Amino acid sequence: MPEILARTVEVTRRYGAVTALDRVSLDIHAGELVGLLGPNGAGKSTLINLFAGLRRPTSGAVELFGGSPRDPARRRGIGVTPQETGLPPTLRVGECVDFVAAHYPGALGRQALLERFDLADLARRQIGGLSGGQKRRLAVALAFAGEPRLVFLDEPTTGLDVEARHALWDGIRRFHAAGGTVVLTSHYLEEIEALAERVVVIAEGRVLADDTMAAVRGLVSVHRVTVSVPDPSVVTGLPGVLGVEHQGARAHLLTADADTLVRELVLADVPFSGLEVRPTSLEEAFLTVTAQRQPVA
Ligand SMILES: Nc1ncnc2c1ncn2[C@@H]1O[C@H](COP(=O)(O)OP(=O)(O)OP(=O)(O)O)[C@@H](O)[C@H]1O
Repeated sequence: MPEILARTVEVTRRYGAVTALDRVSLDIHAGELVGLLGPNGAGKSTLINLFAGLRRPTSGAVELFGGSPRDPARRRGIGVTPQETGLPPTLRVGECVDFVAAHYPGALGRQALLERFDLADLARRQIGGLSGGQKRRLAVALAFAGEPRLVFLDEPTTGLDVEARHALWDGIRRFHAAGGTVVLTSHYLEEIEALAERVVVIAEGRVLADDTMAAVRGLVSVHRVTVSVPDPSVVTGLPGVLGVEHQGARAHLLTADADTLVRELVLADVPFSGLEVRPTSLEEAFLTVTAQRQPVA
């Protein structure tokens, strides 16, 4: 097994009455590209802040490179882009890169970093004059300035257009291909699917799944069975239906077992037409599964 670069052991983090993380145990191995996936408020940012030494756990242990994440020497081995960053508006892009790089002994040169993230044309521009997307690309690039072994990116491409997002993905992939380790959170399922090999699904502070992308897909393999029915009420109450959406005469039924549901439709003599069965996107499957876990009011 490759070296463990970061780990949490039975970590709980509370903010007053809110339990943001509940007994989370996770190992991040060298060379992994891990996607943290979960709805708003799941605890993803809290987990990153614990790994980065910005917060302490209420109970349990957090390790970075085998020691405390609060140790500055260990923290020099990581790069972090938080969800929101405030960059000094009067600095030029190149100056900002130099400023961050100066904190690390083996930093990547300004030019190399800017080229890796397709920012070289902006080197002389003042940060205050950059677009939101350009600032975000710079904030993500800065996590890589110190040639870290391990990078934490909290929603790296939120607010970016498709082209900028793909440019960032390329930069992240190149770092990973050269042996770098990445932990990223994203609300874009597409992003997790495009980048991550391992997916950790978090909801309400707990790890629901921790596996390969293919296995997590299997775990949440929800299908959408769509039929046209004269009366929407005829499809309610069928066994194995996780959720129903109505769109005019079309009823979309979410189920983990499409074959059985179709048999049930026939057995119940439901007068349906236009049957369609298709796999859901990971996003739909994931939302269905996490919704099932929420306590019933
Ligand atoms: N500083 C804080 N004070 C009080 N509560 C907090 C604080 N930080 C986080 N929380 C709460 O802890 C829970 C987890 O928050 P966290 O930001 O870790 O979730 P997240 O998965 O990153 O969410 P999002 O996807 O919306 O960024 C939420 O209920 C949040 O309101």
